[in-house]
Formats: sequence, C-alpha cells, structure tokens
Amino acid sequence: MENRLTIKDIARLSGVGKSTVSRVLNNESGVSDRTRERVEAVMAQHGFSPSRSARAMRGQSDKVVAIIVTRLDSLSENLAVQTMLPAFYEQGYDPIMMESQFSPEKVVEHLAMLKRRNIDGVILFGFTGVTEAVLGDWHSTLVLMARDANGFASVCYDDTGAITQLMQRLFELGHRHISFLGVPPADVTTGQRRHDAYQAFCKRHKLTPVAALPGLAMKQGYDFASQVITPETTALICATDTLALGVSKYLQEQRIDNVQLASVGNTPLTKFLHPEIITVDPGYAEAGHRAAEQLIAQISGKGEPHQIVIPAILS
Ligand SMILES: O=P(O)(O)OC[C@H]1O[C@H](O[C@H]2O[C@H](CO)[C@@H](O)[C@H](O)[C@H]2O)[C@H](O)[C@@H](O)[C@@H]1O
Repeated sequence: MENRLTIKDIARLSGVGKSTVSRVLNNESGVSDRTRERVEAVMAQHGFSPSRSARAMRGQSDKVVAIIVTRLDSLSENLAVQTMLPAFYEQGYDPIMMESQFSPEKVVEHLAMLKRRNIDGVILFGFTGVTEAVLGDWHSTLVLMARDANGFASVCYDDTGAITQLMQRLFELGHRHISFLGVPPADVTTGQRRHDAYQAFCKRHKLTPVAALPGLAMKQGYDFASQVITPETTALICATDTLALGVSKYLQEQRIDNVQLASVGNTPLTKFLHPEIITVDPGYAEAGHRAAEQLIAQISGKGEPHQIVIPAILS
C-alpha cells in the first residue's frame, strides 16, 4: 500500500504527541502499555509504513542488524563498534544501536522486540547474567562480545594474558611493589579474571599483593587510588584505562610522580592524555571487525557459530 500518512498523522489519530509515536516505533520506555497498543492499532489500521530509517528500526524491509552495547559511554565498546559499522555498511546492512545497562532483563526485552521485528542478526556485548537462557534461540544469528556461551558465536578478550603481560613488563623494569586496582569478581572477565591473573603473578614471583576492586567508573579510580598506593608502591596496574584516568587525576592532585601506572585498554584518550601510562591493547578494534564478519557469515549461511579469542598486545 502507498504510504501517505506521516508520524504526525498517526500522532493525531492516536491522540498522542509525535514523540510518543516515535517512542513506540523505537520500542523505547516511557510509554504505557495502553498507549503503545493504541498507537500500534492505529498504525496497523492505516497500514502505516514509516520512513526508511524507522523501517530499518522495525526490521520490515531492509537488511538490519542490531548492536546491543552495555553502555553508550564505554570507550572500549565504542572502539569495537567503530570497526563493526563499516563492515555492516559495506554489505548493505543498516545497524541499529541499543543499550542494556548491564541488565539481563533489558537484554531479554530487546531480543524479544528484535525477534518480533524480524531483524537479521544481533551483536550483543555480554556480561554476567547473560546466560544461554537469556540468549534463547538466537544461536544462528547472534554474536556475543567479551563473553562466551555454549552454542553461540563469541569474540572474547584475553583478560589473563593482558594482565600477565603488564605484570611481566613492570617486573622486568625492576618493580617489586606493584598494586592493583580493579573491578569486583562478580564481573567474571574484567573483574575476576584480571584480578586472578594479578594474584597468580604475585604468587609466582613472591610479591605481596595490594589490591582494591571498586568498579568500572573513572571516579572509583580517583576515589580508591589512596587505598592501593602505600609508601612502598612503585607501580600500579589498573584493570581498565578508565580507572587509570581516575587514578591519574589523584596522582596529579597529590603531586605523586614516582608511581608507574599501567592499564588494560590502550584507548586513544589515554594515549593522548597520558602517554606515560604503560598499556596493553586487548584488541577492541579487531574484535569489532571480526564480530561483524562472523555475524554476516552466519546470516548468509556461510559460517557456523564458533569462539574467537583476540590476543592482547603490549603497547
Ligand atoms: O571503561 P571502558 O572503556 O568501558 O572499559 C571497561 C571494560 O569494558 C568491557 O568490559 C565490560 O563490558 C563487557 C561487555 O562489553 C562485559 O562483558 C564486562 O563484564 C565488563 O567489565 C571490556 O570488555 C573490557 O575490556 C574493558 O576493560
């Protein structure tokens, strides 16, 4: 049917504002079930077909893939997304972005909506709580980032290798009092694995571990730096670049210039602001590109789900 109605018409016929119609089309929160049903009914009644981009959101006609990040402000996830997008565009896919905010419930909700919209495939940045049950029957058209799951394709980082390489470098530079600032062990990869690797290195080399595991936020790096910097400390490993940026501010304010910082990330922001920090690159850019290629291969029936591990490289 020729599409003559606009979003404005649908809004008028449904007795709501244009922004509400847009929220319904994009499956955003902030719309009651009743209103959503009314708007959807009006759209169905008039055979409403929105613009191309909105159609892409609805998976109705274009080749569409969804990328579900955990946080829109994550430096590391952005680096991976930056290399996914060109790979999808090149093959004629329209990517749409969504955010899970580390909530398994939101993932379930997003996947259900994407299934209803008949989307071609999904790249999902995984986290603790994203189990096989949450992933449901997406085996052939989903690629999981940073986590693995039985029967699903995944692109993972070498968390243990990243920390071990940093520890080895610091050890070779003569450091024997190396502290660690990380993420709680409930976070299996960035948290538990990176901390375990630090502990294991300390044990092998008879170093005394000094660690705090506050979380992923930059402010936590700033707030907890004082807990891990003792009078003996000569080096501090941060589990992420973001934590290291927080620590840097603390060191600057306290005029401490004899602690060597090291971190996992090698992000452009860290390299630009603090080239003195020793970093290890987990391979976010490569991971993004490989994930997009893997998903496209699966969608077109040319690839089976399998696990890819990206090696970490000391900068
Ligand atoms: O501060 P960021 O730039 O966001 O980097 C912090 C870490 O982010 C990623 O780990 C977190 O998100 C993962 C999903 O992308 C999730 O699986 C993990 O549990 C979270 O900690 C990234 O994988 C890490 O390499 C970054 O260090």
